[in-house]
Amino acid sequence: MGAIGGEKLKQVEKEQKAQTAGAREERILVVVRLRPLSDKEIIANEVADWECINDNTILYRNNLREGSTFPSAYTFDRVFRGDCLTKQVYEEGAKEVALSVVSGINSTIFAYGQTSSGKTYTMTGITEYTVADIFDYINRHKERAFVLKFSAIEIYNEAIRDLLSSENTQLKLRDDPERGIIVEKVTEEVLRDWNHLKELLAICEAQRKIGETSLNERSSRSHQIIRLTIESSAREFLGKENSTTLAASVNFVDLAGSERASQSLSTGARLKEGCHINRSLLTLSTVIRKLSKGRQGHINYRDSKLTRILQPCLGGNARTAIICTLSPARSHVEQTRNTLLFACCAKEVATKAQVNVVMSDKALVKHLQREVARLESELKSPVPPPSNSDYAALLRRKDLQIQKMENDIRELTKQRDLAQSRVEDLLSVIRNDKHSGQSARINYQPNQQEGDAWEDDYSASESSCLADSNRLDVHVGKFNSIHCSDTESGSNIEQPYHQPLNNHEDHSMSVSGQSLDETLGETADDPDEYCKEVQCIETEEPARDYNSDSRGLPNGESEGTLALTVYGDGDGTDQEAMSTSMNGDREANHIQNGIAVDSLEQRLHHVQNTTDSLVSPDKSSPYPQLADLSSSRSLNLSRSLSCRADVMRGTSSPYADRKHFESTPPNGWEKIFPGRPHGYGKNFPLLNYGANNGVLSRNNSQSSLGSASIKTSVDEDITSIQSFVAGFKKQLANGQIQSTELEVDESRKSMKDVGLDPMHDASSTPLHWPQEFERLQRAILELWQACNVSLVHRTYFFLLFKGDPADSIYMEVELRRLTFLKESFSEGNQAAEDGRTLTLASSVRSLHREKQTLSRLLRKRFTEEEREKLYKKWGIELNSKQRRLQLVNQLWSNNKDMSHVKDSAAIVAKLIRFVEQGKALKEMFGLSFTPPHPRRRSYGWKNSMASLF
Ligand SMILES: Nc1ncnc2c1ncn2[C@@H]1O[C@H](COP(=O)(O)OP(=O)(O)OP(=O)(O)O)[C@@H](O)[C@H]1O
Repeated sequence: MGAIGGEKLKQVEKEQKAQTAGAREERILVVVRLRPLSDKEIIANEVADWECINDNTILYRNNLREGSTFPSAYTFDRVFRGDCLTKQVYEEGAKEVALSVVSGINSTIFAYGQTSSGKTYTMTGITEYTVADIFDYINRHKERAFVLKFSAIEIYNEAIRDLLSSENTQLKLRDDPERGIIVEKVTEEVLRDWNHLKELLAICEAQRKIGETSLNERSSRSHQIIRLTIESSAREFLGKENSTTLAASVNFVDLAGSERASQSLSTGARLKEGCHINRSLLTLSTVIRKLSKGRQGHINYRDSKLTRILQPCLGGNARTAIICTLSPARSHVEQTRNTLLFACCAKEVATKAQVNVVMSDKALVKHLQREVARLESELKSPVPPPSNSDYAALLRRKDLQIQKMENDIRELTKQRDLAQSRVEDLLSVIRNDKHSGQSARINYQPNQQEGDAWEDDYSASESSCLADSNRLDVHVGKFNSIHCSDTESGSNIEQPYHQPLNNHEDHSMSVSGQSLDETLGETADDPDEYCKEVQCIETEEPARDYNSDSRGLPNGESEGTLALTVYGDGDGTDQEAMSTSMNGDREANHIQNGIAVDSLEQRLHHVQNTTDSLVSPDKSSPYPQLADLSSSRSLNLSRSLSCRADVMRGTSSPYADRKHFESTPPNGWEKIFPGRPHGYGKNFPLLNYGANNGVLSRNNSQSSLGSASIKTSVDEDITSIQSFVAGFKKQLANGQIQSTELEVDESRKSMKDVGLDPMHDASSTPLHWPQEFERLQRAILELWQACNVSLVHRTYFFLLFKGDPADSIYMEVELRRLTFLKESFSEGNQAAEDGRTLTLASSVRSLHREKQTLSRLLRKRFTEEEREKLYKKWGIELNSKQRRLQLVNQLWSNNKDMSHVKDSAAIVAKLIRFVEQGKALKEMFGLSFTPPHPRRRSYGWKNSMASLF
């Protein structure tokens, strides 16, 4: 280390900066020193079980160790046999680390081991050898001025004492922002020479608490820390403005030894000391253990004074060496092992030492002046600002971003409002269902004997399902929770939570593989159980990507849905709960709008169907008959359990099970139809539109809305549906569409005839078609409204499909189209395949244009008298302006009121001169399985409307 100044100083600063920045991580050096057997131990005929077999490995040699689970060999940076001198231990195990201090790097050497293992013996030597070498270094570097400061403390019974002070006052620790932990008011002696050191060490020895135990006549009862601080500066620059100082400390830590009271035979004060010693050593080993695992989590340095003081040495800015001292005696094997375990952990701990430079005030000022100059020059030649065109482009981008976000907000708000209104509808459906379910039960007159038995149980359970919507909801929740709690219940019906939704086959089979009794029997009557399971979902799956995960959830539902269902109470608060949930983040809104409401509707429908199937002793029902249930051991189980069974099984109707439908999200594959996911087609009844076209009248139709376009208003197409139909046809051609029924329900194996047209096959007629029709119709009505579908289209569809079971396919297709459309809207602008873009806004505009056209037709098709009658009926002031438009605006505006819907349809039908044209017209809404002809695209509603007007 030579004198530095001027340009050299800059260089040193640079190096120091580099050194500081590049502070290297290195592991603590761990060495082991085995002492020889003491005289006492030899007299006691102790055996030395430990042996250093080479420079790095210590071995436990005990013939009696059969069956021991402890390792017998331990490897460290260095191990020293009992006959090694302390000088060697110093030279090979501590010197390098200890002497880092002269280079401005903090260092610590400490001895750890059980009582009487030789810590003090070792550390005394290490301290002296180090200081001797430091003096030697100083003598060899006359060009630098050194200042050595000596301080010593002990931690006795968790109190810090100054070993250089005769006062017995307790010292305090303080966190210094610059220097870290410091011991306040500790005496610091400037070391003059070797003799001075010896003098000070003697004082420390005299002051240190030492006591006699059975293991050690002079047992150290405190932790001793001797600190030597070295500051050095180049003599050449002393007192000059450019002088800097290197400052670092080396700590010599002689820990008190861990001891067993039984072995050290401590009592009274010794016992108390032993407790303090052990406790602080335990904290030290805990800190070391945690640090050895990579500093994750909280490190409890503050749990003891020892670890607080040693904190920089254990994981901070210091180089550290630990000398673990061991007794070879067999009687100490346990303590020796503990020490070795500590040593094993310690060797995994890394520190990050760096050079500590202290600048003189003048040097600091100069350094800062240079820094200011550098910054000023940077300011004078700033980085050129972006050009105006760059700014303009940036602004444009930002504007677009803002615009897009505003659109998103609007869309989401609309969706939320829509979803809320649908929730209201659903709640009213629940209430209606309650009434209808109850009245159905009253009408049911089963066989008296069986019926009585069943009736009793059923009566009780029915109330739990129908009259108590809480209960109803809870059961739906149970269904969901099953999917995450399978391992606990051990039931084979459960599907993994991430079961792909499209795999209906698996799902259905696993359910149907279980008897209804079992299915019912699994459901406990304890609502808390459900709550627990629900919480399981909520806590285990807190943050899912709903866009993708909604597909992965059972039943295509989200946690949001689940929460709504479980915690709602079926009356006004249901809605409140849902609304609350809906007012969550945008993602949640998306889920609720896009999925949750549909899912809820679906669940309600399932429950309703189950209710119906149980109430009506329908022979064709795939579910066990009520009479069968009466003999079941689950006879007393509630009907709500059946609801669950139903939910799990699917429904009797191929159309009723919207779970299947929803499990294939409508957005995505309709646009780019890669082929139907496995199981998708199982929602459909058996179809054979291939070679046997002749079987189906509609197959021959050349006029197909499906092949042409979907109309959302008079003059808007959604040609994406072509993809849907194309995909559908492709599946049909590939024979992939098969019956879900076959897989869901054993009782319907008669439907194995793949290719049987459902319209001509009694077995495939939905079991509860009237109810199913009503449900589909309601759903379609709502979707028409939501998608601003043309009033003419609504009228045609409504008048053509009045509930004939053969209409089911058209209903289903319409529902799918609309669902797809709604999804498309909810995702913002959707480019149709022919390049046209349809948005919610454009559909509103088109609907507006259609209404104006219809209002003009009002004058043509209705006499003045008829119109006045209509105005009166529809509450329009006779002297008000734009009465016709007012009337048209009211048409199809209330999809909840069927008489309103019928009246609207009748008026529009008259306006457009709707003529019943038999099935041919129906084809317009159905499926054309001939390849779509490009020109046929023009055969949309626009043309057909034109011809009709
Ligand atoms: N390597 C060694 N060679 C010879 N004797 C040793 C060695 N190590 C320790 N001793 C002797 O063993 C006895 C106990 O040593 P020492 O006091 O250093 O143990 P200790 O670990 O500091 O004990 P405590 O924790 O109780 O203070 C002393 O008499 C010491 O001289």
